[in-house]
Amino acid sequence: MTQCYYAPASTGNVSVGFDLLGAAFEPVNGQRLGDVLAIRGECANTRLSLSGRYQHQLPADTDDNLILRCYQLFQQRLGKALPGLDLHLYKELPVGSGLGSSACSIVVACFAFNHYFSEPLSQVELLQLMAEAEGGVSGSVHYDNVAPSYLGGLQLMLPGSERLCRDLPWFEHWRVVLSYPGTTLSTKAARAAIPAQLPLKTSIEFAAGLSRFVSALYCQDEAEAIAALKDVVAEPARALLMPELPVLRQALMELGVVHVGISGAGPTVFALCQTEQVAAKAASYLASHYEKNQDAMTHICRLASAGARSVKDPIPCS
Ligand SMILES: Nc1ncnc2c1ncn2[C@@H]1O[C@H](COP(=O)(O)OP(=O)(O)O)[C@@H](O)[C@H]1O
Ligand SMILES: N[C@@H](CCOP(=O)(O)O)C(=O)O
Repeated sequence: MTQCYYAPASTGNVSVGFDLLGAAFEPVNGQRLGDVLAIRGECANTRLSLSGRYQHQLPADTDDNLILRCYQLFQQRLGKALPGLDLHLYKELPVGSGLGSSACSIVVACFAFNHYFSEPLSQVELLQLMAEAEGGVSGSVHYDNVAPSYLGGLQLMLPGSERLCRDLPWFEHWRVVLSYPGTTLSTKAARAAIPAQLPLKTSIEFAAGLSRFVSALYCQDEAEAIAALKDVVAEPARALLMPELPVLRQALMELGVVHVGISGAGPTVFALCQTEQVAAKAASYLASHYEKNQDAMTHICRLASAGARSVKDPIPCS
């Protein structure tokens, strides 16, 4: 019997937490925004078929698909060969978009294999495997997409801790408009733009911004949390890759948006709104001023409290 699994889109960094903060999001209209993997049964040799809105952005050769890479890694981690699987990926997240597309496929695959084979890996072991697979794509291990896509919510990474990450509070009424223009930006290339070293002043500003944001979330001090949202690491370094951002920001703030940032490595932008009304205006503005082609999409989202999971319906809405 076919078993289907889903993992949601994610926004890495959330402006103040380069590589350390990430959030899973879902459209408020009930659509899915993420990949679905179906395990259709067992067969002699593992095979993968593809469909979905962004299937055309994937490597032509399915041997290069991360889903199959994850199955190899999963078997290596268990130290034994597993049966061949008949797999189908519904690719609903655009690649190189800043929405954690590679992480989403990695998460849904690792979660599915672990569930299908009766959970041989613990949550922490599975998260480590996901981060290792993501590091193979982006050039360095970072958890800020895989952790929220796997676990849901807003996740703070805890390097050096056995926990790996922790769920943070959020503001229930916050809406985030995610707008993808339809063009791609390679995460690896965008990471190469970040300086290897930061001046002490910037390091202190970064630590201060992240601490201020996290403490404001715990205190539920909304004004303080919004005031803390300033990207001093990725956005200055990636300004040339996102030349439209200043103009978009000015127009969106005039509409009542309280913060505009880069989702992951871009080019998706995220606009933080305190009301549905402002979110609707921001979405309409971005759809007409930032979308560039038929691959583009704009969604009004809320935090997705659930991460990767089994689903009954294999056909995602997008
Ligand atoms: N299932 C998959 N989902 C997304 N990317 C994949 C998948 N399989 C292989 N890839 C490759 O992984 C790379 C992902 O690029 P990247 O810039 O990291 O995307 P993103 O930032 O959206 O995660 C691309 O070269 C893409 O072709
Ligand atoms: N912290 C990473 C996040 C990359 O996210 P993606 O969705 O663009 O892959 C970074 O900023 O490089």
